[in-house]
Amino acid sequence: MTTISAGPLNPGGPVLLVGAGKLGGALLDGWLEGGLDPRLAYVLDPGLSEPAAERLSALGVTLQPQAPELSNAAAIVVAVKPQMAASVLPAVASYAGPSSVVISVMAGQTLEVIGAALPQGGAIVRAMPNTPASVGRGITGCFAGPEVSATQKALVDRLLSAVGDVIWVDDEGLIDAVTGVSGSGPAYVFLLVEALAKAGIAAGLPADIAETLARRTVEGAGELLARSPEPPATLRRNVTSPNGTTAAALDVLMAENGLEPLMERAVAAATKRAKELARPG
Ligand SMILES: NC(=O)C1=CN([C@@H]2O[C@H](COP(=O)(O)OP(=O)(O)OC[C@H]3O[C@@H](n4cnc5c(N)ncnc54)[C@H](OP(=O)(O)O)[C@@H]3O)[C@@H](O)[C@H]2O)C=CC1
Ligand SMILES: O=C(O)[C@@H]1CCC=N1
Repeated sequence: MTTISAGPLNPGGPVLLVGAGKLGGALLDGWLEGGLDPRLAYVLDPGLSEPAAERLSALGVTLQPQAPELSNAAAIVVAVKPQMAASVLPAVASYAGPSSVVISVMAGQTLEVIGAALPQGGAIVRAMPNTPASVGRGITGCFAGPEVSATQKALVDRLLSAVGDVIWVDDEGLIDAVTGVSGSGPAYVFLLVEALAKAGIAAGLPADIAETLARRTVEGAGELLARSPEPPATLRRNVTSPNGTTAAALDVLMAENGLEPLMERAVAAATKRAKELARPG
């Protein structure tokens, strides 16, 4: 496993994003924010909203390119729903040339399935980013297929490092667990904010105050975690006075049936679902 910090973005050729929805859009925003030359950015998404299309066109991004216009993309990022893979991948192939690398961010879709749907097979990376990529704070787990060259791997690394950190794993099966932890993980954190706010309301706070307190607490704790060299357990202990209020709450959250087994079940459910998505139908 290697961790590489974010750095300047130079893809060295055109980048085609197929599917500019929530995750694809987050990646594209992150790349443009991170200095990607918009003239190197291409978006294929027939469902793009008019405001989104206008914004991207104004920035200089090419929308709905035709294959002759773009026939040897340096990287093709496939960010459609996993269920769309079979119908989208054959079309994706027409934008690929001998040096193209296909980066699939689709949950569950295996290299075997993706490779079989690409007429020419070829260099494929499975990547699992998350939506904080849109603000340059993503974390992406990647697995490179056997046909990915060192140059292509470096390109994928540059592209994804532009929107956060990148971790390479050497076992494709681990990408499903990465999905369960960090791909889906931001949703767990946002749910925590919602739950904390609701608990504040139940404790008597007005809704707006409870929501602000919960949101700022998670933002602040995240920033502290980001800036501090201490492990999270130490940061937790720093809040916890002996026999104080935090200890009382943690007795509940750290009970035998508390957060830990709940989170384990949640991540296991996501990981299992990723494996199910690999199967057609
Ligand atoms: N959301 C997340 O946090 C994460 C998502 N992923 C993965 O990213 C992928 C996309 O997820 P998400 O962004 O949430 O989904 P979205 O539905 O938001 O995005 C998919 C986009 O693809 C478009 N699309 C549909 N058909 C085509 C086509 N034939 N050609 C090009 N584009 C098309 C959709 O348009 P329309 O809406 O009109 O159908 C939509 O804009 C999934 O495979 C998911 O597993 C991975 C990590 C995190
Ligand atoms: O919910 C999903 O299936 C996708 C994959 C990870 C985050 N969103």
